[in-house]
Amino acid sequence: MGSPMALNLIKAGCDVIVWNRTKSKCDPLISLGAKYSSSPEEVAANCDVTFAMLADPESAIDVACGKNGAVSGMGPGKGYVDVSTVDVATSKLINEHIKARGALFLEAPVSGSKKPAEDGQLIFLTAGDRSLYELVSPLLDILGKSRFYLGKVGNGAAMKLVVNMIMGSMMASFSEGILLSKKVGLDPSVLVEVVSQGPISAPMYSLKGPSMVKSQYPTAFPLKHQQKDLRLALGLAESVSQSTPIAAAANELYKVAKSYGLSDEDFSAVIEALKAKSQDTA
Ligand SMILES: NC(=O)C1=CN([C@@H]2O[C@H](COP(=O)(O)OP(=O)(O)OC[C@H]3O[C@@H](n4cnc5c(N)ncnc54)[C@H](OP(=O)(O)O)[C@@H]3O)[C@@H](O)[C@H]2O)C=CC1
Ligand SMILES: O=CCCC(=O)O
Repeated sequence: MGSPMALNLIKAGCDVIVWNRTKSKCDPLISLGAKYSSSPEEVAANCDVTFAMLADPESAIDVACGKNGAVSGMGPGKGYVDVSTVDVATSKLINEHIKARGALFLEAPVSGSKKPAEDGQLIFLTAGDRSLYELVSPLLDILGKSRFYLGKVGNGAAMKLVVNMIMGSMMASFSEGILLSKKVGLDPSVLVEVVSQGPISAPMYSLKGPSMVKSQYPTAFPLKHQQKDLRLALGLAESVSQSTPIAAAANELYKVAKSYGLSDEDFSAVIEALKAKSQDTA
């Protein structure tokens, strides 16, 4: 997600400096005009605004607050925009570290996957310093099609987790439907078509359904990240004593899929966990 977003900033004429743990992934961006810095600290020291796109809470905290992390390069007049999907506590922690340096913080997780990232069609769910939100809005408009400002730090993370909790459950349910239709002698491709024309139609079903029927899962949103988001959403629900039994059941299914080695496949590969379960009980 970070690469296509950086690429769109380069294409728009922004002066972009990049860092990634695996440096080779920066090479295509460098060849297109990005400069490279050897640590997150150096990026932050050399930039007015630093964007971070990391896998999970642990890596987001490490890259921001760890040794040679971005926080060490921050100071008054600078801003840190974390677009990773993390939990509320992680976002608040990073905010505190950034604030302690006299800089501004905005959480801005995104809805939309690889293709929307490439096409500059992401949806930003932002919260934190309003002045930083206003400052980076022209950049968010290069990267996305819409942006929401949701108030205090944590609200962006929470909104993103609620959205992805719904998405993970929807995909699990869709998977059950595809397999049930096939088992009772229906053509699952026709099911996908029927769903696409009715009240439960969703772009996700139309996009992923045809390849799921063919047992193909080209990765847009890695399954391991969907399971991470369900895990974090369940934590969010527990923090306010909200019952989420459907999401809890879906989370178990994604955990099974991970145990089958499907972590780096698209999250639609969760259907494979159900196939395996049917064989277990046959
Ligand atoms: N893919 C999607 O459709 C979407 C993803 N998201 C969210 O965006 C984030 C990134 O997703 P995506 O790009 O798909 O994920 P990837 O797994 O492709 O990329 C993860 C990035 O995090 C880095 N990283 C992981 N662990 C560490 C660590 N310990 N220290 C430093 N860097 C680390 C990786 O570096 P390296 O290259 O060295 O491994 C890589 O740059 C996630 O939070 C995800 O939930 C949000 C919306 C859509
Ligand atoms: O977090 C990933 C979301 C993927 C999507 O919105 O299609």
